[in-house]
Amino acid sequence: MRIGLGFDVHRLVEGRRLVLGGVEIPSPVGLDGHSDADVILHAVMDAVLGALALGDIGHYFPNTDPRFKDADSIQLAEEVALAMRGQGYRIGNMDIMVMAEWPKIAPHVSKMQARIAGAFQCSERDVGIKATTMEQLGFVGRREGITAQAVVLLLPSHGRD
Ligand SMILES: Nc1ccn([C@@H]2O[C@H](COP(=O)(O)O)[C@@H](O)[C@H]2O)c(=O)n1
Ligand SMILES: C[C@@]1(CO)OP(=O)(O)OP(=O)(O)OC[C@H]1O
Repeated sequence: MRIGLGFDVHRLVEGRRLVLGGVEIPSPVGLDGHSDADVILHAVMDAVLGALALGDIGHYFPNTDPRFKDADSIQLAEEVALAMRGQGYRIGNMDIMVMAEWPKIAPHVSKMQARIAGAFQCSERDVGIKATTMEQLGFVGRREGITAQAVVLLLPSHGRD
């Protein structure tokens, strides 16, 4: 088995869609980035790539490449999942922590689990998603951005461990 860690942060700005965990949340502000800036999926992808020592998402999907302008991170995650399977691994489970003063993540968790599980071809029960505010402290507390962390355990596709 192998373990990986991922982290991402994006700035909240006006005039962008808010996409988190593959779910679009109606909002007057969204996350800024070259892609759709989905911090949750970016953290998960980095965790999976990290577990396999394959580098990071910037290596696979450079933010200078026009192909990834406003990219749907679910599609990028499907590519990472393909690389993971190519290395002979599958998701054991993952645990995600979102730091956001707003919006409330809890009402969207089941839909996010379904989207992430679909991209990585695993069970929704193997996708843990939790959220906390930052108690109005720092840039997250001032609603200037959202961050996410992910830990992923990978298991060999064949065999017990
Ligand atoms: N963006 C968020 C933040 C928090 N939650 C849920 O609220 C609970 C309490 O949050 P505190 O920051 O006050 O500890 C937290 O445990 C989450 O269940 C959320 O859904 N979305
Ligand atoms: C996926 C990419 C593609 O440009 O998305 P960005 O929105 O630039 O997000 P970031 O987390 O800063 O870097 C990852 C990039 O590879």
